[in-house]
Amino acid sequence: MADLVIRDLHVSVAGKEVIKGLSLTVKGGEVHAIMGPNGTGKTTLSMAVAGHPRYEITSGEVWLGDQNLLEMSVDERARAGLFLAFQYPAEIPGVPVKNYLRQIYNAVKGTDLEVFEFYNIMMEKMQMMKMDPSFANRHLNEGFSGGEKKRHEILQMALLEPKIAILDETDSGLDIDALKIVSEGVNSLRGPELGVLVITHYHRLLEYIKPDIVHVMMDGRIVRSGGPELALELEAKGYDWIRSEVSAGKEV
Ligand SMILES: Nc1ncnc2c1ncn2[C@@H]1O[C@H](COP(=O)(O)OP(=O)(O)OP(=O)(O)O)[C@@H](O)[C@H]1O
Repeated sequence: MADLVIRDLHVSVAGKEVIKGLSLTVKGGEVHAIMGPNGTGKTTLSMAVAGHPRYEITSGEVWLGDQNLLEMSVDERARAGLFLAFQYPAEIPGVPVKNYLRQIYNAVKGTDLEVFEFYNIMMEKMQMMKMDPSFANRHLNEGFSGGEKKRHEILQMALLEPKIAILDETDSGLDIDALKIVSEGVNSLRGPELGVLVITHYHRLLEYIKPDIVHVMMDGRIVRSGGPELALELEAKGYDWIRSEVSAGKEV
């Protein structure tokens, strides 16, 4: 178990400050949700924590347990137990899913499993995600439907067994059945060893993946935190009331 601790983080993208002093702690075993208007910096936060070079961290700290993530490469962060499920997973034509999964598994776990050794591990997780075995032979994200892409992201999470998983809009593009399958996949991985940070626009996902804490992000900061009822309130009332309270100096 390892907590993700973000302290007073500032991040710039293309010369513009997007994250403006964000602090957040996700403890092992907890599920946190971040909701917030478009363009408020949610993806920037997840990319910066994962170590994408386009996102420049100008100040602040990010720790995974006792490991200082900001001093680590992207690969080292993954080996330390950080996992990011992308909002828009990239297509890599020519790379079969089974090869890709075996490579990332070996890289993150520090193993050197051969094809036949990895096959059963992969198939067990694919069954959990209700994926057809032929999926393993397809090329990475090439021609995948939105739902298949997201299912594949959670399949990676199941294989890599991270300590902290950040799921960036994993619900976008999913039909109701796929949403349930993806959520069941995440729920089956929940436990004291895993902390999850779910980024979403909709309360619907949080009916399936029940969060312990919901945060509202606005203009690059967390401006409000509460229980699952906060997500319902946002769904019913939108963001303007929080915006008004924040500009009146009421941050909770
Ligand atoms: N590569 C980039 N170049 C320029 N601006 C960028 C880049 N990436 C992000 N931004 C800007 O940073 C801000 C935050 O974007 P980000 O994608 O983090 O928001 P978000 O909260 O995830 O939005 P959404 O809810 O629409 O997914 C936006 O104004 C966006 O235009």
